Amino acid sequence: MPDEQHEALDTNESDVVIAPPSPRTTGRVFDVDVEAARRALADVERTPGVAKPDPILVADQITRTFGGLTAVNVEHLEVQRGVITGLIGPNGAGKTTLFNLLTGFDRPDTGSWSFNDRSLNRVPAYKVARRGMVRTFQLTKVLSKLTVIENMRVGATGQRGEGLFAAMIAPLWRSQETANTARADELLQRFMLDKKREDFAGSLSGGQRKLLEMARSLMADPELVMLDEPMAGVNPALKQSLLGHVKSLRDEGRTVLFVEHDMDMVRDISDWVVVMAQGKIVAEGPPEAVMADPAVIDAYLGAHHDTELTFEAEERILAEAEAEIEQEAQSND
Ligand SMILES: Nc1ncnc2c1ncn2[C@@H]1O[C@H](COP(=O)(O)OP(=O)(O)OP(=O)(O)O)[C@@H](O)[C@H]1O
Repeated sequence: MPDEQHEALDTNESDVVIAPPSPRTTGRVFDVDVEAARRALADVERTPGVAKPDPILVADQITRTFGGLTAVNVEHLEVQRGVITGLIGPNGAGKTTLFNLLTGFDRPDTGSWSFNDRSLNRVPAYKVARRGMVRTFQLTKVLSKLTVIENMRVGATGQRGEGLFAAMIAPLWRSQETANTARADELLQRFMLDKKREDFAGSLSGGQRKLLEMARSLMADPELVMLDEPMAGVNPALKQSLLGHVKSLRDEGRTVLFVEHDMDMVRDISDWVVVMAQGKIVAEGPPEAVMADPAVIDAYLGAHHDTELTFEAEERILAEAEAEIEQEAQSND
């Protein structure tokens, strides 16, 4: 999505994390044979909209127009359970809009879609998340004036403490709160943010905010995690760590769908890649095959937003990376 204005239309920050927590943060969470799920993709035809052996998400005839512009026009899309799927395409291809539609942050003009065989039509974002489908945002939605731990707890609605009856029974409410905090602390440790627990989120670097947003999305214990440009604005020092975290989501049996322009990341971690251009799915397949596909190369020609860095920009990024490494080193002392 090109600017803040569009992002502002998308959501309310408090909508981002909403499901009740579970004590699990590591180990296999969902009963998926990850290797079998990946192997099964080898027999899948490489055509746009192709059926998958075990789809967790299925979408049909999804369209969304803004004035005269058709931002999304997806005939059919299936996302395989238990694997990492990359969604790529040039700027303005409709990737973020499709994310918004599928997760209930925007409404399509036409179409239907289901998650775990249950329809999500007209289901609001917070309920989509409760069902186990959670997304992060291209421009991170961490709340700068709250501390890291407060960000983790934020928006935990639908919990026992909310009801009037439960509110009168404080111990019940407190046990929920204690479970939330315990889970948040485990996640902060896993994402190496535990030393930042009491810091304001506004003081974190871009990469640390991405980590916080990913950690926070796991408070909902989602089965499908949708990441919108997880590498955007992340300096090289944190990229490897982020990649490792995304892979660990798959190792737990979670399904991952991510939008990304960083082709190294796409090649490195995707089991399957879907390509969008001008609102449509134009190609699908394993990463190497897709990236060698002339239709994909055409879709990107002249439209890809990775431009050559100027000398000044490169110097600035390097300085930021060094400062961040320094900061990490000091906090580890
Ligand atoms: N709320 C909106 N109002 C008007 N036009 C919009 C809105 N949201 C998206 N668009 C337009 O829809 C098209 C698709 O945008 P979208 O952000 O989904 O693309 P994208 O593939 O995510 O791009 P990028 O890679 O740059 O993030 C673009 O032309 C964009 O300007």
